[in-house]
Amino acid sequence: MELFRPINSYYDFENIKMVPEGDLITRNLSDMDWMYQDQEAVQELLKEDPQIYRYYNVDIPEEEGHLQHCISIINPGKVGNEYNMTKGHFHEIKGTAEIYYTIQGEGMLFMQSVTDGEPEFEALEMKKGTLSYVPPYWAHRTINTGEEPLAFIGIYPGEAGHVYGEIEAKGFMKLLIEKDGEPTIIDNPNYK
Ligand SMILES: O=P(O)(O)OC[C@H]1O[C@H](O)[C@H](O)[C@@H](O)[C@@H]1O
Repeated sequence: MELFRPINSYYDFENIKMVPEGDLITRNLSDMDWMYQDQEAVQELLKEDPQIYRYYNVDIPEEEGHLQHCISIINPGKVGNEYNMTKGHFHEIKGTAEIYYTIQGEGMLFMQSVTDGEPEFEALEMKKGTLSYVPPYWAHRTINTGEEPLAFIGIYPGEAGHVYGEIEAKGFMKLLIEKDGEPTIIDNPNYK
């Protein structure tokens, strides 16, 4: 058996990054432009194609027994009146959970159940110090509602895997928009 060696990673609060970077994945607006409702705003912003979020994955085997972990950073901003958000996904092995620990900024964690029954929805606030539990069978998306980057640590089972297709096609049943200066949850008019 090949022994995996213990490792440390650090969050650099000043430069808003993980050190060492590990496997860094960046998502610009063009990677998820169809997920926002206001397509006029999307077209305007695409001229600059801003980075919406990035995540630094510690390089861990995707195997049972290991704990995958990463630091995600969602830049502040909006597309139309919708806040910057992650694409969202559920785990390939749906019965696996995830923990988020917010280290900087503020936002919301959207979750939608992925059982055989009718999907259910839940939302939790995220702010520095919040420890959030995403139980098994919940798709998850994170959203930055603040003025600074929203940074959080995610920890989940090595074998969990990511599935995007369904959420890429249908979105979540709710949207988070700015209304009268406040983050407001509304029904997604395009959710089928
Ligand atoms: O995978 P996305 O929906 O694009 O979200 C980006 C990342 O966010 C979180 O930090 C999760 O822990 C990661 O597993 C995920 O990949």
